[in-house]
Amino acid sequence: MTRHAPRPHPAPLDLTTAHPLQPSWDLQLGGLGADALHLALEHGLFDHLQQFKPATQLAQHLDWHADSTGYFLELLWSQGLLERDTQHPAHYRNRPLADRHLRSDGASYCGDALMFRHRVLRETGAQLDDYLRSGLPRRTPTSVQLDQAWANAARLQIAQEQRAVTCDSACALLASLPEYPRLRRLLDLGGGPGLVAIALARQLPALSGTVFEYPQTAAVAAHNIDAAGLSARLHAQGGDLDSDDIGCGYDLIWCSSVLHFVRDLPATLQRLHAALAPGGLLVCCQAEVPQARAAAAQVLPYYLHMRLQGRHVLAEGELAGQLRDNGWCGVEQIDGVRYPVTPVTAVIARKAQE
Ligand SMILES: C[S@@+](CC[C@H](N)C(=O)[O-])C[C@H]1O[C@@H](n2cnc3c(N)ncnc32)[C@H](O)[C@@H]1O
Repeated sequence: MTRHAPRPHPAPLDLTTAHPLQPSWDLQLGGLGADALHLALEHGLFDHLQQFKPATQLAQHLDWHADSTGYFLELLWSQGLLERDTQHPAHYRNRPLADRHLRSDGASYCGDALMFRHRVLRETGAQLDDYLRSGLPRRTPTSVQLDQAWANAARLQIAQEQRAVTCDSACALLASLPEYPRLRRLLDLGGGPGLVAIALARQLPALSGTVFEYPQTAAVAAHNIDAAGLSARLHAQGGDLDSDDIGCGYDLIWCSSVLHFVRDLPATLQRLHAALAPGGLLVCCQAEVPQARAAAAQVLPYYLHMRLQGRHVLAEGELAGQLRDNGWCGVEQIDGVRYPVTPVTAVIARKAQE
């Protein structure tokens, strides 16, 4: 008869502490949540949930399977998009954020922008293997192709994001600067649909200025300026920022998520300096790659696509450093500014008074 030695007790385990693999599982679960949101938007689900409804009623509207609809609604509730009424069977309706941003006639609908971002992120994931094997894409689009794509974006997703997010952040940021009440001439460089220039002109009655964009995109901005009744103070100028004249004598150059795309960053910064009036202000809002891991995790997935395409995405503090080294004064930096998809860094720099 063999005798077994008594087994040692297992090391004590805190059963409620997450397993080290939990961050990997969370990444995978996030992907399914994104698919669910995309599908809900594609089918206009939030348009049907202004009032509490049971899954059976929604399933009838959308011609879906009733039980599956129940599980789907419960998932969206768990993700913070829907409210649940605990009667049996459960009834669901939009939470205020869904009513405002996800219902197609909501005040700040962002559904197309969210679906666009979803597609780009998924495509980037699908192409990652190719990028790793072959590096940068071999074909670069012509400026006409770029203009066409940006004009489409300006009509839809950029307009939705400017209305829902960017205009408020831009106005609040600029209003916090001492120069704000004295601003008279604005250049909204690469302003897309021009809604930031329009919002600023509404806040500052003495402000006039230019939205500079690729020609077809400038036409979208011109249409919006006209519709806002601001054609006497704002105009849209078509051109290529890399090669065409951007004007001069500006008190403020607002430059949001544009420097990623310029051919020669130092040369562009010099041209911006020359375009400002003495004492004029450059305000650049764009993502930089943070040093801290948690902040980087918010920025890097979104900008991976751009970096893989060879665009500039600067390191934290890099733009402010370049401006300080090249004759700009009063350079300030504000990190974590609220912006579409990921927070950005605002860099504020001044041209010296003569
Ligand atoms: C990411 S969008 C940003 C739009 C807007 N500033 C905002 O933050 O909502 C970049 C914009 O820069 C414009 N852009 C990029 N390169 C340009 C160039 N070389 N000339 C003119 N516009 C350009 C694009 O047309 C596009 O509208």
